[in-house]
Amino acid sequence: MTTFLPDPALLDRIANDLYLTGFSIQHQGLDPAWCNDLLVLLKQQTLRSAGVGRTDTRRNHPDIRRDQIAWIEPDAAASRQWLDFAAALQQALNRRLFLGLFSFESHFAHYAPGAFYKTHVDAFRGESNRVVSVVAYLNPGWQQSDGGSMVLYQPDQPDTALVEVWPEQGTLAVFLSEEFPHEVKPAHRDRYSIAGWYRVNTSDSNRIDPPR
Ligand SMILES: O=C(O)CCC(=O)C(=O)O
Ligand SMILES: [Fe+2]
Repeated sequence: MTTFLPDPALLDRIANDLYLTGFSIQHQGLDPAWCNDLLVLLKQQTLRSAGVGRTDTRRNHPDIRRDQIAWIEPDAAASRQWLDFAAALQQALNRRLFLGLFSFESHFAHYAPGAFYKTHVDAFRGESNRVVSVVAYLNPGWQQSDGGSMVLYQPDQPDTALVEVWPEQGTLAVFLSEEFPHEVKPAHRDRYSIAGWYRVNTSDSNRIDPPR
């Protein structure tokens, strides 16, 4: 497999957008050959219904989300490269924005036709330590008529759409986890992606957080 080094200009654009607006959408952000490797790897995974809520109160909520997920481990070349890319972005964001991002976790996701994820935020203000969300899309030849867009809503105004992102292969969406409500609309075809989160370290003497 060819190695694709993260483009410093791409990392710069993302950091700059986050600074200015709190989100960044990069079309053709990821190399197509690498996306195809990630797609092959995704399809080899044993996927499980995703849960909702913090670890201790996590439940399946098919009314809220219908995606199937598998957590990403550095056990294949394509996934190691994804984690390397995430580490490079983490370093760029910390250098440029002093965010103090401390750890990264991510999962593959498959939304079968009709599957959705209702409007939510990835972190609850003051409670969670997810700070920045990253979504990478793996689907070649996605048409807007296929549906399946992710809609980002204005902070504190979950009725006002800011931007609609189609899950075309190579597109990367990065946004502040606590600020932006977002949803995944149902698609007419299988929709493959990676969702990841950077956390800050909020450990105190009573608990170790993040847990992994
Ligand atoms: O797949 C997407 O577009 C977003 C997924 C998402 O919001 C999540 O997993 O929290
Ligand atoms: Fe989300």
